[in-house]
Amino acid sequence: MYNTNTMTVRTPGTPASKIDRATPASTPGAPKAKEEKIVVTVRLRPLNKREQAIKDQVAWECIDDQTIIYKSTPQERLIAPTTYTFDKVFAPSCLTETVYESVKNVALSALMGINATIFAYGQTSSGKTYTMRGITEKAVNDIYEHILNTPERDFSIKISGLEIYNENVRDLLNLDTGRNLKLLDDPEKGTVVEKLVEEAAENDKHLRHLISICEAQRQVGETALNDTSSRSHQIIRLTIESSLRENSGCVRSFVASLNFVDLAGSERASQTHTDGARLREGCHINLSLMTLTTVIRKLSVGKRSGHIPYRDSKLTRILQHSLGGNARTAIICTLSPATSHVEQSRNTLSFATRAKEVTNNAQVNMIVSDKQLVKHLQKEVARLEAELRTPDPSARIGSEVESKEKDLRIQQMELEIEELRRQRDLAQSQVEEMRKKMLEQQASNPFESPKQVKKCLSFSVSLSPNNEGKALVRGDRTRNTMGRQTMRQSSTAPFTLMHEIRKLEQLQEQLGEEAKHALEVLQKEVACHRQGNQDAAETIAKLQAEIRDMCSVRNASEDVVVRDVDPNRSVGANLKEEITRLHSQGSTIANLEEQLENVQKSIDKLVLSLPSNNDQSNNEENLKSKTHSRKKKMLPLGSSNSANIQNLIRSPCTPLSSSRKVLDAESENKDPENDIMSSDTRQGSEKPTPTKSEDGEVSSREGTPCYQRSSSVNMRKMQKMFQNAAEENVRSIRAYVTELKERVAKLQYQKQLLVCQVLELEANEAAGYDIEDDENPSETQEEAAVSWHLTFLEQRQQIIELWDICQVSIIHRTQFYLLFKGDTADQIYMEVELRRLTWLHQHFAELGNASPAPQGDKPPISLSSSIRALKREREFLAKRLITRLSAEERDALYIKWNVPLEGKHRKLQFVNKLWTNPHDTKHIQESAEIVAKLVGFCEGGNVSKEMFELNFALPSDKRPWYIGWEPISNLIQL
Ligand SMILES: Nc1ncnc2c1ncn2[C@@H]1O[C@H](COP(=O)(O)OP(=O)(O)OP(=O)(O)O)[C@@H](O)[C@H]1O
Repeated sequence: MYNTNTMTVRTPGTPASKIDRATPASTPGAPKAKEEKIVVTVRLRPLNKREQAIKDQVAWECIDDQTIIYKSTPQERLIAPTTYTFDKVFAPSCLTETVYESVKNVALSALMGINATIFAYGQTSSGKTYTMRGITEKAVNDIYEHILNTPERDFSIKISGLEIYNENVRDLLNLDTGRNLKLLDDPEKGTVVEKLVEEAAENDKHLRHLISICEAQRQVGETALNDTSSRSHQIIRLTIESSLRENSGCVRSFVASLNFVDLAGSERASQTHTDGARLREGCHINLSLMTLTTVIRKLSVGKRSGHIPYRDSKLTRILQHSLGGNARTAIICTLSPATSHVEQSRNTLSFATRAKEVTNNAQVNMIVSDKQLVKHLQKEVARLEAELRTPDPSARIGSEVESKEKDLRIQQMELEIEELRRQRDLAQSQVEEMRKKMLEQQASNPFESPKQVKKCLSFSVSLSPNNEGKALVRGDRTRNTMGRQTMRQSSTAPFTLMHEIRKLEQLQEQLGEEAKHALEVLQKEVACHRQGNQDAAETIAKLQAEIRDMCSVRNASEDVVVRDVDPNRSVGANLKEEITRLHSQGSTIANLEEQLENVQKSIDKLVLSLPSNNDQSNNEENLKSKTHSRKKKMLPLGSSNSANIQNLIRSPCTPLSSSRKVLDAESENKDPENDIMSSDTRQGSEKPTPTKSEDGEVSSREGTPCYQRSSSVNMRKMQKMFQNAAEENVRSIRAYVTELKERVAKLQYQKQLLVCQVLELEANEAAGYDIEDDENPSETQEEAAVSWHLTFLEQRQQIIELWDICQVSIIHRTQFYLLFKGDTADQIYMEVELRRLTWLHQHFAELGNASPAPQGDKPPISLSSSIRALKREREFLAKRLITRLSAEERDALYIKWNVPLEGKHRKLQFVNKLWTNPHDTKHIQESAEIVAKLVGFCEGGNVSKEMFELNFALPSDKRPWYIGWEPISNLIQL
């Protein structure tokens, strides 16, 4: 059976990336590169109808299976060679199947991790496409047959297809955007075709279908010699990866690419009677082929040949590995037998003769997981040490050089082991630190033990303290088992859950109260603006209607009876009831959310329609920033926000309260004579409310301090101040409503999370898992702290790996990574992130190759959309390198990250290296620090943990690099 784990993905890039990201091929146990000549065969086709029609003669004959001769006249024999020998030659009667047998070994070596390329070269209409189609078909058959006969390995096959047409690289699997793809130079991967789509093949049928798409998309035109002449060079690339199945205890993988290359005709333009478009094509075709010929010629001369001009054409750049590099290569040269094409056939044979001399250095591309590598190195060190301690007398005969090499290797290994030890010690000290912290916390808050928190929120594997070593390395095997693992085991206690549900309900209740209060204040505020313009009046009327609606929602929700948990009833009965009740209330929170949304829109409109709004733009900016900074100080999920309400909602229409700060700020540096309001403001808070009269004048009751001074003030200025203050009130309410909305959204989400846990609990109960038994009285709080820290480390590793698999935004990864460092309070966020990513991973796997349907006006989520978004994000970050880092800083980074200082696209090359190795802790830490610097994110700075969660859940968030994320409420689908 072939691999069923393969999810259908579309990823850009070339297969080299896979190798480069893993341990290089020079890993222990990997076979060395093997020198091997290119396999060159020649195929003679039968005379075609055209040739027969003009009574053309057969000029060539295959005299044995390696020799082809030209049936020449004695004179001709003097001027040109007439006999050519190759690895194989095929007479016109030979079937493609026979031709395939000669290149089969090359093709199938891709299954063993060796890159392979099969070319067809020859003049137009000589049978290149005819031959390559058959070869590809047969290779696909054999590949899948091999997979079937090799059950001990997991295989995955991906395909990409491109054509080089008029020196433009076009993606044959994505003609929409892949029309002129760029070639990038990657210092490690070589030439990379940017944005080339790669699709995973589900099975042989699917692979054939994808190949047929490539062929259908290829440029074809009519020439004098061929009605359906291929006008481009086509490369179909299969990337074959395989690894031994897990239970075999060895985690080595092979990865290799297999290229099927159907070149465009090698004829001269005059021969095909081309002009216009065909002539232009011919020029480009010949440019690429000329470079190919030069490259082959130079390579055939061997090492003396000096510079090899791979870069002179796109074809040779892309196929560089296959020409004298790390690949096995076979070339099938196709010939027309006709006398009229002798010259072209000779050219082809001369190319073939050169190609015979080219030597490649193919090697097995093996990936060994870091874990395995460490084990291997440790064994090797132990072996070498033992060898040194008890030297074998025969070994002494070995040269000194050999023993020096050994010493060097031992030193190297010791260094690596030292580094591993250091990392382990670091992790241990972190655990220790965490344990201490937890003990301190428990001392100060004995009611909230870490164990309680864990019981309440964690649904992943609970680790016993002596599992430490295991937990640290467990990340490796998590990809496939993660979903099952997290859902299977639960340590959630039912009563704690119900308690949590109650707490949420209280919070909901409280939010409702606050919303109601805010609306009352808003209602009064709105009343003060009645004398505004017509638009404002309409908005106000609408707003009031919405407020009434909201109040009725609130009243309805108040009708819900919240009963206490009955300790005498069974856990299952209680929980079932809880779920039913939560479901029945489901719409209440959603309604509240929706209503708040409407109110906010109306407030926005109201603010816009205020008469002085236009000339207030600067002021508005100030107010915005003030509102924002005030909002930041508030805790959106605090247990009670009554203090915030007081801060935000002042007495309606009272400049003395709400705009105090604004006015204070405005009055700074002002003439004290005109500074009445500031002096009033400072005097007390219980001032009478001034009102606006018909003519816009502001009046106040006689006898109040305000009135007594009014004669000496500039009334216009005062009126303006009142108006500003009123507007500020509305803005404050708007900010508050925004905050309420966020809190309601969070509440909604927390409720969903709890419901999930309750359901999970039920499932466990149904499966006969005794939840209460899970309570282990002997487990100390200290153990719980250590256990959480280990869980955290494991979860974080899982998250990092899933980020990588799901191609999640690296800005998101950075923020998350830097914010959540293992605090007990981080549990919910870790949990949420893991759930989202597990969902996303499953979603991508289920989606497979199908195009996701758009959901409303939201962009559909798919792996390819995430990849595209991530690409845009990397481009964005690359631009930021200029603005955020000095030239010296950039150069230092390029050097550190092995980006050539002189290379093109250095910035993008560098950014493309960030967050690419989920298994390297140092790499992750450094990537996060760099991205944080580029986006201006600092810990404890402009992103709080609470907002973090919401940022990714808001449906209105259209920032491109967040495509691929869905509101959590949609993900959980409750
Ligand atoms: N060995 C063969 N036996 C029978 N027919 C063949 C053979 N080789 C090629 N043909 C036929 O010759 C015609 C031209 O072949 P094909 O299109 O493969 O040529 P080509 O070299 O790819 O040409 P171009 O470079 O113009 O694309 C086709 O109709 C094909 O079916």
